[in-house]
Amino acid sequence: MDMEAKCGYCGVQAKLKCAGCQQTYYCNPDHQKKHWRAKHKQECAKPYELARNDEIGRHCLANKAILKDTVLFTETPLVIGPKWNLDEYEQRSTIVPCVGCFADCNLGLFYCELCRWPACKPDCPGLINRSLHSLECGILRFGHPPKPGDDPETFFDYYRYDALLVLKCLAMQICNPSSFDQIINLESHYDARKNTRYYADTDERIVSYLFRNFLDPLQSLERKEDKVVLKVCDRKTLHMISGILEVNAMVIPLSNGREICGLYPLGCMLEHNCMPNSFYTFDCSKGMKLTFKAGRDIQKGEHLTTTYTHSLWGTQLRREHLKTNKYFVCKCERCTDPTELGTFLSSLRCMGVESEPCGGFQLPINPLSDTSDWKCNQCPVQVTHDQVNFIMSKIGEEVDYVMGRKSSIKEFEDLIYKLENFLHPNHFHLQTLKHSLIQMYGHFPGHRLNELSDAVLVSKLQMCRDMMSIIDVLDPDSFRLTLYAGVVLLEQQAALVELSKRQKPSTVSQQQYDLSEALQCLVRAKTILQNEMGTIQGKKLMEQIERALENVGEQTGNA
Ligand SMILES: C[S@@+](CC[C@H](N)C(=O)[O-])C[C@H]1O[C@@H](n2cnc3c(N)ncnc32)[C@H](O)[C@@H]1O
Repeated sequence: MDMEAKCGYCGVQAKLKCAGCQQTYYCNPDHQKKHWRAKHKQECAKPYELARNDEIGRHCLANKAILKDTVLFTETPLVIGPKWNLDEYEQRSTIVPCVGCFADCNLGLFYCELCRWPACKPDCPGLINRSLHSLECGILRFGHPPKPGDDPETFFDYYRYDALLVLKCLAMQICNPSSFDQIINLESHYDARKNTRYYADTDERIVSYLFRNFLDPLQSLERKEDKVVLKVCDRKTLHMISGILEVNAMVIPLSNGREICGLYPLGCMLEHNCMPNSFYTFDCSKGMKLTFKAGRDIQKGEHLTTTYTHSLWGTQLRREHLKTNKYFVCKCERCTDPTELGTFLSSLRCMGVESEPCGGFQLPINPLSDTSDWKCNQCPVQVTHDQVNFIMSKIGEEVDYVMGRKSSIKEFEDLIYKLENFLHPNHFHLQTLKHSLIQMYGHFPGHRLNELSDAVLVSKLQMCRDMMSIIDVLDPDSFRLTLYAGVVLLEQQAALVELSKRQKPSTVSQQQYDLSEALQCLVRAKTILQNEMGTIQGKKLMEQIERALENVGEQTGNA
């Protein structure tokens, strides 16, 4: 997990950065010159440039045509640390990330001997790594950690992992002032955040906490000894850093299943689009190196785009998330289209006049307005946005409840049956439930594949095919919804294999369930999962796909 740069020419530790690409380091100017002549002249010719406009701020512009799968850039993070946005459950977990290496460890077992923050073992190498725990350890030593036997609440209150990354960013000014300057110059939306609930939460949970426990004692020592350790250390700066993390931090999935966050100076310059043209992966074995690639062919002059939100949320939910957490309104092609590119992912069934459904669907009149009323695509009925919001929040609660419990297949079937009266069959809430249901059919006790009725198997297959049709519209180049699609394709194949087994020999001549479709599903899943091989979920899914391929191969005689 060494994040220190190596000379692009000779491989030793290096600090001098190429001013062109900002990616390659050198140990001395002579090696930079030699590398330029030998190789870097070609590499350094970036296919994009940094631009700025009033609407988006800084962004990346393609300065030549870029082919699908081209590596746009790779970069190491300025800083990494535990997730800054923990939910209430995560804030009170006794399994916490080691401050040295982020491995899971138990609160109260081993500690960093200097600051007494939890570690996986007392001699974890990350504890003395300058880019990892050493960054903040000296400041954390000012705290007074709880002792064994203290009320468990005092542990949760003292070890606030969501404040750690903010502190790490602040501490960068001690060991790496130029990286600190880069961080502090990222967009924080400080003014827009100021009157939000997030600002109030941050003020209590992070800013006051850090001052109370660590920064006030540090500053009083600074005054006593007439010495300055942290030149910049005030509440506004901590709020700015919190805003910078909210707007720019990227979530890095580790191979142990845990998620951490990192700031990537170039990676965070890509603007948002709900139908982006680029995607990224992390290499956790190489200092959390980020690689951005073109997800499709990109024309000269196009902006390089990524997505800051969930692709399978409906337009209102995506736009709400972007407005609340990223402080802008999205006006992309998908957001502008009331049908969401013909998927009807957010559409409601029209209840018609006097509860006589007309068979049409309600769509927002102006999807770019938060207060737009909705109208039917078949009859004159309109509903207000308040009515839509009310229905959607009730449905959202029911879906969250059932998804949280994942208790029984019947519960899912009943809710889907009920919601199909109100929502378009493609509605994202139904897709969420169906994505879980296809994984329950065939896997839950009493519902193994060979135990499912023909009708249930046919319904599983249909759900998978429908889901793939939606995915093909929302991710036509298969680079974003890859894990999601991989699961659907695996389940589609499982249903096909079981149905084809049950097919009577007399019907073979007019085969309905053809193993070649099962094989196509697996081959496609294997291809689209290539970019997920850095994640534990991707690897596990690939193993299942390989096993299924062997099985289908044996049955078709292609083993
Ligand atoms: C991760 S930063 C991107 C870099 C930023 N533009 C800058 O100048 O530092 C995200 C911010 O960029 C802006 N942004 C990104 N995508 C946008 C879009 N599609 N429309 C408008 N603003 C966008 C918003 O201000 C958002 O909060």
